[in-house]
Amino acid sequence: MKIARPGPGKALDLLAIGRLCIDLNANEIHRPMEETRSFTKYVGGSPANIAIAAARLGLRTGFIGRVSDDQFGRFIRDYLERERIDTGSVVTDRPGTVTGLAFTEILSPEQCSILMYREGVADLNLEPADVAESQISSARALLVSGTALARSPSREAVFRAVELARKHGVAVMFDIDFRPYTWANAAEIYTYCRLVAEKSDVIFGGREEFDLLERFPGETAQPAGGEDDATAREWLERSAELVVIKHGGRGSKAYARGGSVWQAGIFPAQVVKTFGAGDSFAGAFIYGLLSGWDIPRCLAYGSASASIVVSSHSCSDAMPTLEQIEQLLAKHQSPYAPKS
Ligand SMILES: Nc1ncnc2c1ncn2[C@@H]1O[C@H](COP(=O)(O)OP(=O)(O)OP(=O)(O)O)[C@@H](O)[C@H]1O
Ligand SMILES: O=C(O)C[C@@H](O)[C@H](O)C(=O)CO
Repeated sequence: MKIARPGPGKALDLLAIGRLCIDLNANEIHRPMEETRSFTKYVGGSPANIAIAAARLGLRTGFIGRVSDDQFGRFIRDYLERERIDTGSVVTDRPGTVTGLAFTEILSPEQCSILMYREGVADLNLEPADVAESQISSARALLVSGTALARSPSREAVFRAVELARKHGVAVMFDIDFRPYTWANAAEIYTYCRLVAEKSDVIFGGREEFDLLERFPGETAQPAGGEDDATAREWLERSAELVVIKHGGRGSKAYARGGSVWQAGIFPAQVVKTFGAGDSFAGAFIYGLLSGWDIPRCLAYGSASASIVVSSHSCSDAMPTLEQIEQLLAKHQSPYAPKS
């Protein structure tokens, strides 16, 4: 598989592009936001979380994005640097723009919601000129977040990054990462996410996210019929080598070009909140892929990583080390636990 190629001479394993934000997670859990008095601040934004997960597992990781010229922007940059993530392509935006905020409400382990403040955010000001060809070509894989396609100029910057990745044989990994905030309408989601999905080597999404890419708004008939096998066929017929469909607490499925299909369950957790599951899953899954592992092992590590993060208060801070994932695999007597 092209994605698992070692890439001699490459300085980075994974380069992520998209939003760098702040999560403000409610401290008083099991209470509505209206009654929440205090929050803990963490670095957030789905691609940031995935990059942090990957770096913590040992991938050489970099980021292309824009942060606000204020305390929040500096907090994010410092955090990435402490995680040894290359911030050479993290640009400080012009003064006056802000960092996106995600306030999380944890009503119960099953009922979580996110209130996003996304007006005037620095991350969507990413410009094509911020995307350096030399940096893209230095990576083995480019991770694209779908939300970065919501507005210009970030949209054009992502298309430029994807174009350069394809030119240099860098694997394009697309996380649909649908967030309703910031998109103008469903036709734009359909149009721009499809354009990237059809150029991607690996696509990650939930069932509802794939549905957004497969049915033009207003159309009743859906080519893929909202069904996983048909979704996989739709994208594997294009550039994708691998399609990963996440089903929350019901696990996940991976489809490879050539017809192989794998299904994975979850590792039961004492769930604090459900958000962050997808990012931790993707970070560990990508780690496995870039380590040349088989897909069932990537799924097991992704699921174990997600189980750890849903049992924690944060997303980024809780991204596990390899040792933590392997301890969990051993506890559950997973066949993928390392032999002692
Ligand atoms: N309650 C849970 N307990 C254990 N593992 C879980 C749970 N929920 C999700 N997972 C694991 O995380 C993976 C991804 O979850 P999910 O489908 O919710 O992703 P997502 O919608 O992208 O998440 P996010 O809320 O971060 O956007 C699942 O396939 C599963 O392996
Ligand atoms: O993706 C975001 O902008 C918010 C995340 O950081 C948040 O923690 C989450 O929802 C992870 O899935």
